[in-house]
Amino acid sequence: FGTVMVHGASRPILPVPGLPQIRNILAQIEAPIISVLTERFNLASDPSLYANNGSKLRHFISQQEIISAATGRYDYGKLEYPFTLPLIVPDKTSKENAFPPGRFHQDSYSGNPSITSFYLDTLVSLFNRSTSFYFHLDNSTVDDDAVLSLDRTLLALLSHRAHIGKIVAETKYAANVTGFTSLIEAQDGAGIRALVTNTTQEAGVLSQASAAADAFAQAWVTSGASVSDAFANNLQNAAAKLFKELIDITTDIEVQYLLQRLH
Ligand SMILES: O=C(O)C(=O)C[C@]1(C(=O)O)C=C[C@@H](O)C=C1
Repeated sequence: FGTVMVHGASRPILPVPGLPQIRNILAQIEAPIISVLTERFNLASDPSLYANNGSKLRHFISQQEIISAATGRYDYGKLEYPFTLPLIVPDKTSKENAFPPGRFHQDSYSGNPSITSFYLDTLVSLFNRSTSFYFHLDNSTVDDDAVLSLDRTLLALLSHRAHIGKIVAETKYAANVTGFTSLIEAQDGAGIRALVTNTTQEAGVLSQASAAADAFAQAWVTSGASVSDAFANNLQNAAAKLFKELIDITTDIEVQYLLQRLH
């Protein structure tokens, strides 16, 4: 494994897993995402939280991210990237610091702006409960802190999932160095996108997300949660939109990673 110095700090040499293993990792994060989505779905929220391009949500996230950064959450190789803090410095290939195929190479791209836009523009409008599972003696149904905490948790999970695209990209590059190198040298993003796309795999991801949404909805209903008749369908619809977008953003992250792979 070993380490190398980058900008005065030492960075570990991190090999990436093979594609079947990474796909297992991606599969394992689906249930947690649908689980938080289900929980968030069943909270009442005040639309003004998301006004002004989500400024309240961003402020809420930025406070936690300072604490998270201090405990190493966004360190090199964690595949977790902050929404509100500066990004990690990208790697540079050199003679002394070679990045052979199969070794993780940090790039400068973050999918978080796309994830935030999708969240604010699409997902939030699908969350429209008027009641909440929190009970307040003053009869208030809204709990901004509880809502924003779930938003933040969900966004961090979505971001982590999408940024695993960086190691998907590395493992695909290692498996086809010649094919990718010419596309990278030509900075052919469309060609790279075509080469990383696997529609059979996408269909499997979407069907697993659908099964998870169904299972969580049924679990809430049979365990006695107070939910509307439309809940299961609405959750299903949101999960389908979410995972379609997530695959798109993951693919963007793969493409951007590869465009910078030889930097
Ligand atoms: O599993 C892959 O091959 C990936 O590139 C990941 C992923 C996904 O986001 O799940 C993204 C693009 C591919 O078209 C298929 C699936």
